[in-house]
Amino acid sequence: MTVSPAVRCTALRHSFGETAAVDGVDLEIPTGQVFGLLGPNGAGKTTTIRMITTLLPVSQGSVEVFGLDAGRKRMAVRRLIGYVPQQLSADGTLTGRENVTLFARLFDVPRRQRKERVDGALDAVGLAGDADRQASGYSGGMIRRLELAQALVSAPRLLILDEPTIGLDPIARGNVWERIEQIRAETGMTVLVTTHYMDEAEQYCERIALMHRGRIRALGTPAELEADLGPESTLDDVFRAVTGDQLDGGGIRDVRAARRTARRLG
Ligand SMILES: Nc1ncnc2c1ncn2[C@@H]1O[C@H](COP(=O)(O)OP(=O)(O)OP(=O)(O)O)[C@@H](O)[C@H]1O
Repeated sequence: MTVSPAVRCTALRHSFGETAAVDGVDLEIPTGQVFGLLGPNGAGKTTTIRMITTLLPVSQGSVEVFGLDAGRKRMAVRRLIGYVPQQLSADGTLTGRENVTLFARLFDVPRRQRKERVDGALDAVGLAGDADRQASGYSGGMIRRLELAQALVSAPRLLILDEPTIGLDPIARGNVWERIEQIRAETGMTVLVTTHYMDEAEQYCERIALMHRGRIRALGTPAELEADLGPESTLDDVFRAVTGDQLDGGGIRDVRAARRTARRLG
């Protein structure tokens, strides 16, 4: 019997009016991998992810999650997925524990298991000691880890993170990734992550896909992609070659993300 991959996209397309946001994506993510989806702003990463999470209907092509058709079995697929969107989803007026408990209830974690699962998720992201503080007093990195705990409380088999480290300082970024790696090692969870940071992709993703204008332009391990371009090439060089030098370093988005955090929690 063949084992289904965590994600399989076949000839996937989605247009917004005239804009072909996703323009024929074929992608397979084996179970248990940390997979990075990279690309400049507007490449189609979020639209792809929203179809995988079933938040956007699959109109053309297909998406399978652990062998389940995301177009037809939306609820079953949702039960397998934990999703941390770009937009912040933690409520600053609640404590960390209350935020995670809310998600446990939303995801129908059985009442008898709730406390244990909430404690486990908070512990996994290193927030057990701060769990009873109001989230408005958390740093940006702690908020991101809280959102990770919210996504983990339903014990998903596939964790999808849309730019989990944007707007964070290097130490907080490292902390988030350490937690992701640890959780993956302990649970065997598959992790699909988008990021603008090449250094993070290189260090933490086993395989990456570079997306540009709705299509996947390069796919492989960071080392394979670098070797394909030539000796001494970096992932930055690969990105530039693929996108025609559209690397923006995330500067403007960093500011936007930081402002969003401030607005929501302040
Ligand atoms: N709801 C929408 N309505 C209209 N156009 C949209 C919508 N969402 C995305 N688009 C367009 O689709 C294209 C792909 O956007 P998408 O958000 O998927 O890219 P992305 O790679 O996630 O970019 P970013 O890194 O900025 O999040 C862009 O041209 C964008 O303007």
